[in-house]
Amino acid sequence: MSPENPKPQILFLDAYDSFSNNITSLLTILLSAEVSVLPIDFPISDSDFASELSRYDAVICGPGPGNPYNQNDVGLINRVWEYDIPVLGICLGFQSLVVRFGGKVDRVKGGGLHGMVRAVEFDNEKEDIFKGVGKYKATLYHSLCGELGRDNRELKGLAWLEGEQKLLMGVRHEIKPFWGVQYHPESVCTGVEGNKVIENWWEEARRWNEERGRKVVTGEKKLAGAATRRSLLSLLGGTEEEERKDWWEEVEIGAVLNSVTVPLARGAQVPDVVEAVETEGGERIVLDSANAAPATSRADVRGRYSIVAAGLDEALRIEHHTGDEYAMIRVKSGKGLSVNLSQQVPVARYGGIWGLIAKFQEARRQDVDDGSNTPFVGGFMGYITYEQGLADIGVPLDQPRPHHRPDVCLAWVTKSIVVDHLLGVVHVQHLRSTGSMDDTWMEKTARKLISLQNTQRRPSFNLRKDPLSPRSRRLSKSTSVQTPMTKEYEDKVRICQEYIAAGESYELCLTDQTTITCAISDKPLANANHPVTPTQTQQRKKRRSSSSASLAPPSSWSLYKLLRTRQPAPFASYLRLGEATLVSASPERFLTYDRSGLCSMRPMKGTVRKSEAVSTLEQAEKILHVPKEEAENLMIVDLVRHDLHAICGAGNVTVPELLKVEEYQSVFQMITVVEGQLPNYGEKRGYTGLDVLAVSLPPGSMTGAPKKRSCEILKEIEGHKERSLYSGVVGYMCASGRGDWSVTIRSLFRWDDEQVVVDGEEGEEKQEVWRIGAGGAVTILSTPDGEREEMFTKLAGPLRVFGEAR
Ligand SMILES: C=C(O[C@@H]1C=C(C(=O)O)C=C[C@H]1O)C(=O)O
Ligand SMILES: NC(=O)CC[C@H](N)C(=O)O
Repeated sequence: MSPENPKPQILFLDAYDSFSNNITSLLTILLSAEVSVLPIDFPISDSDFASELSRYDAVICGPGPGNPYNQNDVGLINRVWEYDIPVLGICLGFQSLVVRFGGKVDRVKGGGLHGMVRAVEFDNEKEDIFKGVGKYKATLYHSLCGELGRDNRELKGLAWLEGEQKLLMGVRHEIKPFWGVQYHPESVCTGVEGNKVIENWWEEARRWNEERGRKVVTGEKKLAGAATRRSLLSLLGGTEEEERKDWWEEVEIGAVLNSVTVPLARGAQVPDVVEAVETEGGERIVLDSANAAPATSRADVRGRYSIVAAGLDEALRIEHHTGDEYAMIRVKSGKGLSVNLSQQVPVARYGGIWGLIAKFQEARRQDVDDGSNTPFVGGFMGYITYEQGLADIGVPLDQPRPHHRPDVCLAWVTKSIVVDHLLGVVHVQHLRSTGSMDDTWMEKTARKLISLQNTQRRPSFNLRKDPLSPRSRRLSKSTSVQTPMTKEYEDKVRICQEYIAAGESYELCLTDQTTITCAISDKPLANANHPVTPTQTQQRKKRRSSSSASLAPPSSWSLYKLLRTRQPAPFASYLRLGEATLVSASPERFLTYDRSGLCSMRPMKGTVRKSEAVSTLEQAEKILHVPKEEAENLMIVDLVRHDLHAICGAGNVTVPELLKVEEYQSVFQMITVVEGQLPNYGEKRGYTGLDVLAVSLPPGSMTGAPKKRSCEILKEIEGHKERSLYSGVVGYMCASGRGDWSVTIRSLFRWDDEQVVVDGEEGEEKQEVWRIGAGGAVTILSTPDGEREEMFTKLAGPLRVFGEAR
């Protein structure tokens, strides 16, 4: 510390862990420190590293995947021990310290203690970092552990794990200013007494510097960066008033909200509303709180609103294929005429695809009163794939990719219908730009919705009238289903556990895909971006097929209607957008943000199938409140806190609900709510919910922790198959700043360009390909058959519905 720099200056060496931002937040708050971050693979010479270190009072070396003997895993951490500067190593950092000064690091018995919360034992009378600290439990995230060896004269053990396995939990160097802890002080489940250890360490570090007259060099630019990201908008060059050059930059600028509210017809469900106003066969986005009706489910989460996009054929669309240097901006039609405008826009101009989207949205921002009863007045609706998320965290995709589909597809929706299930009303809304000629849509739509009231209500899904009648079941002979192989899946679980035992990952969300090929259900879209040509055509052996032209298979919309009644879910959705069709019964919210900048994430981890033996919440709680399941959830909670901290910054993330069990139609799930407040929300060029979305994909509950290394490992184990829409997100970002995104799970999807050719009775026949992804988190305590069963449980819902439909 120096007079010019009253705040402690701390350097954090980041080993690409998914908990790093939680540590920097803890240090910033607890020590009122200024924390700067340098990744462990930052290329830097010894002399530059020495100069960089001179700018700090102390260093913290972070946790991370891998092991301390592998130089690539520890990088700069292994080099810091050569300098005279106070250091605290955490987990991997601790292990590096042990190895550097004569100790050994080996695997712990049983393969790892990830997410376990255990009591730490120490002598709190002796002078050192544990002095005066009361008893506490700490979260562990390690598979490896340090041992000092009998004649180690350099390091001294300070703390151990209570119980049989007396694993080393804390050390210090006898002479040098180096300390280390094996546990994770920043975890939400580490007791607050643990904070005293950090404060004591800082006191020791400060004293060491003072005694030696070591002063921080000030006034020179640090190579390390800030702990939080800058906002997407602040990274954009140019001014707001900058001349708009391209046609698309003018689209829907200065629009004004018009809306009319009508009562929701009694007994009408979201599909009835959709069918009353839109004709089938076109593009469609329906974000459906499918369990809103009290009778459908006892799940705790019940969405209040459902949002339907209208007039999609005229909506501007931003599409981006991950790996391309450009985004496609398209408008298919306008004022009732086909225009087919499209333009390739280089994303580098905006710092990437998220910058482009942020800028587009900011120019169309609507100020809506926070007390407003509509979550969405217009704005982006669409999907983002898992692969876009991979690219965002620096996991390269295999090239060449087997297709050229959009990984980000967002439509700027200006006509929308919002169902408020709580108040029993429907808002018909039009965000009308000045040039718009269409002033009758709202009235016409409202009239249709009112007349819905007068029509005889029938259940939203009627097996007799819908094309899913028993007659059409004959089609099932031409449908083929390929589920994952039982043994192969179990082997993959074992491989995951081998990676975990080696310290490479703490938890891996293993998944696989089921493919279904069947007769083509949806008519091709008029004005499709790409003609429907089978790109993945395969010839199959001639086999009997009973398909008949007169028996049309059920459309994806019919399939959706059946799924939403069989598996009512708070985040259900139906999308037919461009080449993608998605039929989803997702129970999992990824991220929502409101008009005051409050962001909330809801990771779900821990699943138990409903059965006769487990039919009540109390029974499920007994099964899920066990160390294995809680650890699974906790790891993702700490990961999600890290993702939120990256934008919300130190001290702005809380966990209002931890490890809560909820009931759904066929499963019980354990969830946690993590919240973050965007700092200085509403400031010009400040943060928006999009910043959080962009930094936290792919959803941590679908990857495991640490995210990056886990995704790399999963890519190998899952055989380099793209997960595509599955494990991605679907949702909206309102022009008013609000947004809500669900994790795409418990769903079926298909792409128009994926077709196979089979030999039917009447010659060659094209078939479409549906995919269902399913999986679960593998930890060291998982059993291969338990994981296999969990995957099949999750697969069963959508698959059964498909079976019923065909
Ligand atoms: C992987 C899936 O689900 C994810 C994994 C869960 C788990 O491991 O318990 C729970 C919810 C999802 O985050 C899936 O549904 O396919
Ligand atoms: N959290 C960590 O730093 C883990 C360190 C090491 N990879 C282990 O598993 O033991």
